[in-house]
Amino acid sequence: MARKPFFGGNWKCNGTQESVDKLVKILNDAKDVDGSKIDVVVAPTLIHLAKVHESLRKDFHVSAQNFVAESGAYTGEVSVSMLKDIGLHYAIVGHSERRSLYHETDEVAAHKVKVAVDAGLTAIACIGETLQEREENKTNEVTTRQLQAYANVIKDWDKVVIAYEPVWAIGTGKVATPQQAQQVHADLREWLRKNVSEEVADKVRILYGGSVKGDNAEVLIKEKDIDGFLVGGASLTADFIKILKSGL
Ligand SMILES: O=C(CO)COP(=O)(O)O
Repeated sequence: MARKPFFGGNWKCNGTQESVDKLVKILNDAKDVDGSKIDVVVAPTLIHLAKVHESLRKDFHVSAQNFVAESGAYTGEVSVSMLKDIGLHYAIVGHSERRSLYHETDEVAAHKVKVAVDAGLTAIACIGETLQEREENKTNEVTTRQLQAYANVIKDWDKVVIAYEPVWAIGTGKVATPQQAQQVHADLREWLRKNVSEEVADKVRILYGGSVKGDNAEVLIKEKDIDGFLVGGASLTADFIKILKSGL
């Protein structure tokens, strides 16, 4: 089954009004990238979300980086209904930085996926092992445990994209080799085949994330089970356009 390539740009906690305007212009000017052929979704900070949503070309989309389940007495947070209210369709969930810095467990991440999907958003659900876990040969154990937590609550897999982001490759310049990434993606798809369904295993997009750049995107995306990328640092620059072109 042909899966539509998916490219996420996770801007993390970066940007000024000026740099964000420049970045949107770079995306809007990339006329040779056709958003009907690939899914392009960028995730600005909370403070830039509405502005980017308004100014970004309409064949590209905007995602939140985080949210809480309901509006109310949650100082400093934004709720899923607020994301819906401004017209967003995507949210990143379970990123390793949220897990390590804000102590989000598998269960917290899974609950957020459920909240996002129930609200009609598409969740970009992240998983990935640390360097120590990889060195202890626990990659499969850890990633399938994280995937199981999501699978426990997901009813509509059309509203989920999985992002495999090995923690040791995030922001380190140490990209997984195409073989390393493909192996994990194939194992995840096999897990979905056995534990969810053939159909879901065939259709769910599994993205790779971790030091993806214009120079390595083309070889990575040739791998059979790599359906796109979740990009951090390079999504803040024009290099992101080169990454997008690897999917065309
Ligand atoms: O964490 C990432 C995307 O969510 C990847 O970040 P880098 O592309 O900067 O390694």
